[in-house]
Amino acid sequence: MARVQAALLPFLYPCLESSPLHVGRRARLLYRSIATRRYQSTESAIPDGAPLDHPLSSHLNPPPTDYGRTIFADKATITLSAGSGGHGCISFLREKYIEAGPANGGDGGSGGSIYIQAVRGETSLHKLARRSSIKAGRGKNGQGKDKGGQRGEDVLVQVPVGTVVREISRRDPVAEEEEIRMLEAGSEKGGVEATRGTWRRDKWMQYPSSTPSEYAMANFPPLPKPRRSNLALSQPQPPIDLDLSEPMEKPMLLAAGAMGGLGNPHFMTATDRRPKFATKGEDGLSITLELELKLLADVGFVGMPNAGKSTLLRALSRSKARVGNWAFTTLQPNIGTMVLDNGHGRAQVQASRASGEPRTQISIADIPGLIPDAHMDKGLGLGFLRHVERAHVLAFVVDLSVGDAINSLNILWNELGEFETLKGKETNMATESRIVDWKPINKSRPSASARNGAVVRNEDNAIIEPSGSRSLPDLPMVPMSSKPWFVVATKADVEGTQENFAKLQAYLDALAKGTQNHPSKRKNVWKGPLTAIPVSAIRGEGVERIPEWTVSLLDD
Ligand SMILES: Nc1nc2c(ncn2[C@@H]2O[C@H](COP(=O)(O)OP(=O)(O)OP(=O)(O)O)[C@@H](O)[C@H]2O)c(=O)[nH]1
Ligand SMILES: [Mg+2]
Repeated sequence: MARVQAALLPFLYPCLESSPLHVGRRARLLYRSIATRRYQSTESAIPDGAPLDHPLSSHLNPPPTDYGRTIFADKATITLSAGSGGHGCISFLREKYIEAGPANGGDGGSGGSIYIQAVRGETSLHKLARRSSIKAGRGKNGQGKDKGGQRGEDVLVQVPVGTVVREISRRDPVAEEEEIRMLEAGSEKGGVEATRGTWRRDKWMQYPSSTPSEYAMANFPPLPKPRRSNLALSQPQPPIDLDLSEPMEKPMLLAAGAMGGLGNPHFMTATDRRPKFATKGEDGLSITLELELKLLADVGFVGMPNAGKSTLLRALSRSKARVGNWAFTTLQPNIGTMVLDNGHGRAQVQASRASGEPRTQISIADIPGLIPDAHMDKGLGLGFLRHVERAHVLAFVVDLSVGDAINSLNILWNELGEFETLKGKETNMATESRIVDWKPINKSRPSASARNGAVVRNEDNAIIEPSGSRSLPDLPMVPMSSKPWFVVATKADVEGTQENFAKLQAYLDALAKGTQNHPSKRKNVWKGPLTAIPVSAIRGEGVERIPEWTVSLLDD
């Protein structure tokens, strides 16, 4: 019977043969070869009439135990701490015939900085999710003979493209110190002067052999102002809110390392050539960030549980997504990649991305199924929709073998509508809470113009060009209803699905003509050509139309 079904497929669904699809010439050429090679090779390998569980068809009809488990996390909360500065050194020149040499302690090295970079290739935040904090290296202490301490090691945090970074809290010891000083300056006259002569364990280094009485007697100079490294000017303006939707060529600075302490030569005076103190390094800035990954796939599958999404993903790519004949087989998003090659492993450069880059592959996101009332947290809820929220094209995967396909499509659109509504509410709430809560504590931060890329002259007259502080443009968020979409009608090999498919196609035609209300019940819906592509994913039949159609929609 399977043989009969397989043979009947083009006849059952004539649109497979005489294509009413308005696929661009480019797209048609592009996929012709791969479609024939990749899918028909599987097909021809399976003898006609073979049962679906034939060993050769196991890639598309695998047992539930045959799947590649990918570790996936789409959220992480992490505290990033820039390195603290090394301490200044207290040392004195020792040379033959020089009895009591002058101070020659080196400054402490500055701490390591923390950078972030969005890269292609990373697909999950699990590496960050299992760490609660990341610290950059501490600067080394200064040494004798005026040797400065080594810089601390920088840390580069690589995240997948599509990560949204939001700041939860930050602790900036330099800003805190500056604030204390300003308060003191406000409350007491000469507040800064009041710090003269005071010993602060957290700020001053004492000569190791100093006795407690020497501590008490020592005439400490005013504590030097807390210092920030020049790099700090390139830090993004707090609160950090980044949308890393493009791969970044260069890493972006998040937290600059703290400055090292001053060696004892800084405190030499005309009367005291041998000061027995140096300062400690500053503590590093630490920022707690919430990272959220919104997969940036080209196509997002939306469908009910058990519709055949994962099987379809397997048919289109080399994905080893789990397939099982029960609802919620997929519990985490799967990403598959369709390689657009010419059949000989060479890239067929016929499609291009918006950036002009040639498109050599199409990424697909397969997410857990949606059930009616998923927005009321039924099933696995709507949370996973954020992974298809940014897909350029939505593919509604509808099972022809169970119930009315039009009804299934309407349920899916309804849930998408609810997701949009919830998201709108969330955005409003987040904006409100930001407006009320955020109070910059660091009044002596560089001005906004300085941070926005202007050339800045700091106290030491060094010219700093903050190259890393590029402001990232917000990703234009297209509402789901305005995205190009199409329907993949799966399980077309099952008997009696023909009528269901015909009704679905008629419904889509009516939608395209405007004689039917759009299932999203929204205005500004996408007005492109609508189609349903009948496929039998389990047999790899009809699936070659999907990349063709997708490329034409992506090129739109
Ligand atoms: N006859 C037939 N069965 C199919 C086809 N595609 C998938 N199936 C079967 O349908 C069942 C569900 O397939 P899955 O790919 O796991 O479905 P899913 O949509 O990913 O399900 P969830 O992950 O639970 O949402 C499996 O038993 C598949 O073998 C098809 O084209 N024809
Ligand atoms: Mg699945």
